[in-house]
Amino acid sequence: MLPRMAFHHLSVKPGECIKVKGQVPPDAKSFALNLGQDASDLILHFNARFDSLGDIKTIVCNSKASGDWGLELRESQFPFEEGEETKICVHFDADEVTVKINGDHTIKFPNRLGLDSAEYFSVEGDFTIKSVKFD
Ligand SMILES: C=CCO[C@@H]1O[C@H](CO)[C@@H](O[C@@H]2O[C@H](CO)[C@H](O)[C@H](OCc3cn(-c4n[nH]c(N)n4)nn3)[C@H]2O)[C@H](O)[C@H]1NC(C)=O
Repeated sequence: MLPRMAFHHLSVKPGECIKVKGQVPPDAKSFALNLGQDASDLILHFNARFDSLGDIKTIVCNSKASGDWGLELRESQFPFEEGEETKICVHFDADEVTVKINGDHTIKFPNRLGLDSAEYFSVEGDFTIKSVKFD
């Protein structure tokens, strides 16, 4: 599936924030954020599943190395609501990737690839992007 939006040739450094603001459609089934070197080498695939692949209101995180998925981690919290606006801030360091949602939910995921710079960021699926800021 083509991403809604994909940035290539970025140079996002540890500590810098990617701030995505958008709207979850009322009939959302699933959306995903991807951060890494390119689409096949991701330090974070963040997949919010409202009702997808047998998961209901579950965040599935994973990494991808040379096109191969790593071990999934499923989060207990699900701070998204269909039809609601949401702000997601992604930043990383050598050890982990941090996703902050609406300023009050934090999800961490290990930086398995040990990337110290990210060139690729994409948004897929049921998410209406209002703005993306790199700062
Ligand atoms: C139980 C049977 C085998 O396990 C299943 O195996 C599936 C295939 O690998 C797993 O789904 C993949 O999980 C990956 C993360 O580990 C990715 O989420 C992969 O989808 C990539 C993707 C998502 N999207 C996307 N998100 N939203 C939309 N519209 N598109 N586009 N590409 C999903 O197809 C799925 O998460 C996994 N389920 C479990 C419970 O382990």
